[in-house]
Amino acid sequence: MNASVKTTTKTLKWIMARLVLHQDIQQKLRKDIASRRASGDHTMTCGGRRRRPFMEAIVLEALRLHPPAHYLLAHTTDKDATLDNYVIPKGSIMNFGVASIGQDATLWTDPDVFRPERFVEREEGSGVRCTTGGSDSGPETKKMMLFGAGQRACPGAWIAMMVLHSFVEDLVRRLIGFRLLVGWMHPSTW
Ligand code: HEM
Repeated sequence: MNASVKTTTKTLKWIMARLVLHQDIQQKLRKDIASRRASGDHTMTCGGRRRRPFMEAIVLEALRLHPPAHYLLAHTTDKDATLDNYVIPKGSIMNFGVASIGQDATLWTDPDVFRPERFVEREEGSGVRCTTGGSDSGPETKKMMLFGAGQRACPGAWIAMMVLHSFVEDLVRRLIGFRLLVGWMHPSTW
């Protein structure tokens, strides 16, 4: 299967598994979806992601804990570089351990806990977006680089995020009683 489809479906599965395990968050999301739709907001556009901060937070938190790519593609340096006290000579092959960055206890409180609110409370997750390179890759986004950063960042990030919003919203709205799905969804059965 195409890698981009695989990473997106893998993430979808993790999000749904997390919603099964965290029924309180699932209920909160369900209410959020219902109130938005009651106010006539049915659109699923990329810009509309800003109107769904809780959904965005759930997707980001699932991606933080379960990144489909643990490393970025290998990069190389075209000149000598210094990072903290380390000198990285020109021509070095660089790998970025994005999975470890997302779970670094010096950056995130209780990194093992699934708590989407960290992305909506404007605290530690504030400023984290899915980058698509260019001007959208400020230093704060480096706290979580699941789609890479800078010019070679994933160009499909916005599509992936939109697809995830859309699928999760549809599944949560249509499937009642997620507990029944635990047997299928629970990570221990994968
Ligand atoms: C949750 C879903 C996805 C994740 C986590 C993800 C993550 C990544 C990562 C980490 C990279 C490497 C960036 C780097 O090394 O700096 C990448 C590259 C890439 N991704 Fe994605 N991706 C996802 C979905 C998609 C989708 C849906 C598409 C296409 C529609 C896509 C297309 C690409 C392409 C073409 C590249 C290579 C870019 C380049 O080398 O310049 N990805 N992705």
